[in-house]
Amino acid sequence: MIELRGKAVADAHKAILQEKVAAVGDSVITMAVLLVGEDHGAHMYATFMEKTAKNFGYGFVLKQLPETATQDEVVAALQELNNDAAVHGILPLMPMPKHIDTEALIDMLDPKKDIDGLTTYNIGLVTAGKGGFAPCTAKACMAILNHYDIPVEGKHVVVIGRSQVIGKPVALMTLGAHGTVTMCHSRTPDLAEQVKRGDIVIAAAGRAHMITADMIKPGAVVIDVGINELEGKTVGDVDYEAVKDIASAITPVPGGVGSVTTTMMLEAVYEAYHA
Ligand SMILES: Nc1nc(=O)c2c([nH]1)NC[C@@H]1CN(c3ccc(C(=O)N[C@@H](CCC(=O)O)C(=O)O)cc3)C=[N+]21
Repeated sequence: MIELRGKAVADAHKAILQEKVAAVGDSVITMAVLLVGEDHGAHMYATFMEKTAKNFGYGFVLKQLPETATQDEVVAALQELNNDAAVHGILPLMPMPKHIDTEALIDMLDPKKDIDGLTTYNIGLVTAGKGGFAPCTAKACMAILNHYDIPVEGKHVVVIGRSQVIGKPVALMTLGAHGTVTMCHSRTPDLAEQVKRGDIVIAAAGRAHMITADMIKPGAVVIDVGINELEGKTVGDVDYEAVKDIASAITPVPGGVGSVTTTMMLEAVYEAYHA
């Protein structure tokens, strides 16, 4: 079993980007994170993104609002970032509190600053294969497969989860890489059977340890996108300890997809700066 560690992937990408960024100067290229409420994954991401961005020589702005923030307050915070010429990229972290209409909010995000590919405009470009910003977590999955020379062409890819930030885009990207793709979700009746057909399994449903060893075809490659809290620990959607003996390769959590996602974000911010 090969452990698909994210750090090697992140380091390879950072080495290439670092030179370009050095030519621009310290703390010029700037990203902002919009963090509303208490979600565990969102807070974790905000913390690591801040550290990663600052270490890399980027400017970083954290706009944090409490769980009780109103729609108007969140919209105002976003508008401020849209209008700030010193901010090149904006990352609104999901999920936001239930009373926030995130669809309406995202429609107000400047597509040129939409580094995580959330706007309808960028979704359209990505879906049509015409460039645009794609969600960084989906890009991270592809970067891991590329880095470890795992071909997608001719493979059966099973994606669990259909979210806009990961399930849908990673399905499109693996399809674009000539995979044969099955998308599963909470209403898939025969989940275990479907997952068992996967040469490559991408778990992005957001439920701790929902992918168990009996669902995995021996020798499959398993990409675990989940970031869940279980008994005070961060765990993935895959029961790593059981699945690792069956899979040919698997990403750990933490230390897998998440650590590459932040690097994909650095690349997107650089693109936004240059646009
Ligand atoms: N619009 C949007 N896009 C996202 O991609 C998105 C989001 N909202 N909301 C929250 C979740 C969560 N998420 C993480 C990304 C990286 C780490 C990360 O860097 N983790 C490291 C550090 C872990 C550790 O050392 O504890 C790792 O996995 O190795 C964590 C969590 C992105 N998400």
